[in-house]
Amino acid sequence: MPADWATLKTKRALKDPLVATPEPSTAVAYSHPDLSPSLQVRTLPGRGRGIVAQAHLKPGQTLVATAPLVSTLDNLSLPSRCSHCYRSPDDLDRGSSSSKQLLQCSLCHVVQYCSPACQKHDWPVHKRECAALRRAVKASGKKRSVPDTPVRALARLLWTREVKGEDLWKQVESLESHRARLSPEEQERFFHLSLALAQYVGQDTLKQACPDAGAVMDLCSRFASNSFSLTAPTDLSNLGVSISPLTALFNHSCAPNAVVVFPSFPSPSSPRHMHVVAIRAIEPGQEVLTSYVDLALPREARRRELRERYKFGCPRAEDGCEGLIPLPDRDSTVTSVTCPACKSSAPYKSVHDALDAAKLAFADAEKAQYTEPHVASLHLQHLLTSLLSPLSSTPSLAPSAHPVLPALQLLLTLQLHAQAFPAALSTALRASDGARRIYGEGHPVRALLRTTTARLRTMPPPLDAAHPEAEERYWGNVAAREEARGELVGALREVDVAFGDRTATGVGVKGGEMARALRDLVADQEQGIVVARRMRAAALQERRERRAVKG
Ligand SMILES: C[S@@+](CC[C@H](N)C(=O)[O-])C[C@H]1O[C@@H](n2cnc3c(N)ncnc32)[C@H](O)[C@@H]1O
Repeated sequence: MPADWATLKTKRALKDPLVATPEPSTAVAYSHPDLSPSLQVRTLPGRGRGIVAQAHLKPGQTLVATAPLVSTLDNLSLPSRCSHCYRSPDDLDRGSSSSKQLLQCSLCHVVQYCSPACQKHDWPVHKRECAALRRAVKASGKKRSVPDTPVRALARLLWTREVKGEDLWKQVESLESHRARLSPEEQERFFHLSLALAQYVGQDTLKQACPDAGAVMDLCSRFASNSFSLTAPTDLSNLGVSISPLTALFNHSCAPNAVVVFPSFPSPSSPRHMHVVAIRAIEPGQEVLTSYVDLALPREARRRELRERYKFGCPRAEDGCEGLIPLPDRDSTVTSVTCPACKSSAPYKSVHDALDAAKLAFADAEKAQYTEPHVASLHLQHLLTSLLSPLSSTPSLAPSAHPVLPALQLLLTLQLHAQAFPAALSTALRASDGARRIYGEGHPVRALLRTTTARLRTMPPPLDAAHPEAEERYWGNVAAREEARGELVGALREVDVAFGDRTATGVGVKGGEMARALRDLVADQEQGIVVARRMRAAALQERRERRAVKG
């Protein structure tokens, strides 16, 4: 059965893809306290403004550290995280001896805080949000009636304008709007969004920022093509949405040389938790590019998202979009596809059919993950068996193929939640293999999977009362301890690149929260090595003494 099919990425993905600015560009007068002199805002032919390097930038260098204008937890995270620093009770417990709890706002009963300091800092905006949430509950008659995430995010932006003033709004209005190019579906979607927004914040607040319907459409369009996913620094899980006009100046590439990350949780004293980090060397004059889309998606899906949401065509579509094995479009007359890596061919239809079936199975698993995680795991295991097994009737896919990689990632999350660590290790190894083929070294997704694999590898075997010696053997094994330490140090190297050399305050730990946890684990392993050596020396001594007694 042929291997490495279809939408897989090849090693070509790792070749340097950087586009030197193709045509002359012009510097734009732009000032922002968080824009360093090593970066310049320029207008670039065919892409509006963008950011160009003015100095040699190194992988792992933090290029921007800024506080988003607004961040909002999504509806799923709202009940379980602090609305100011986004920590969960588990994040608060880490490194503390007592168990911490979130405190609910006693007025709206929707928003939670981890401390009076976080609550106090959020109050100027939450005061308005709190009243709106209470109005929403009253109007709907339901105890919990929380508007959708985009409505709440835009509302917070409008209230932040009221609190911080017109200068902030100028930054928002400088963002690119694609109002004139919206599809009828988008127009309808944004129309409903603006109605919900007006109802939530009140006509007066909306009108002060957006005097007419066109301005409201602009706001919705700017939000759609300039907002970012807010992610957890500990595991990159999606927490909500952030808006930063500065970070929105970076243009897109499917082979990015920089990434947008949140290496640490913000705090009232260090709010600059959104960072742009170089993951490759960037030379003066080269554009700094981040990726707007999930790089693990097939080319077709990425092109669609760029076209529909960001309103531009992928200039690399013709050559297979850097590193993808080109799968012909569905209306193509091609009858078979050939893998450029292994040169084997398969009927084109069977490849597409296999992918379609897998996508449906993956969507089912995604739906079931919160309500029936066990069922979701079973769906995923079945899907992976059918797509990865060389004995199955469908073409075998590489672990980097879509939806194999996201299926592996979701299965890994479920197995970690269920504390099924040995199974999680085998899934993590396969997912790491897939991620390595897609993401360049130092990409956060790859760094996270490597970290997870290293952490799982260092876990002791499950306690087994019938074989207590297994645990002792584990702790006394110097070579295994040293190997585990090596794994952790390797992961730490990638994490240090992915999350940058600066913390939110501009000083301190490289690589953010994830690196801090890894450094603790490395220190544990080092202690473990000392103990293991002592155990080995003691065992040798005991053996010698026994031999001497016998002799
Ligand atoms: C987040 S903004 C980036 C900054 C934007 N160029 C500006 O002038 O404000 C996203 C928009 O920039 C443009 N853009 C970003 N990357 C591009 C690319 N690779 N090619 C063409 N246009 C791009 C698209 O119009 C997209 O909707």
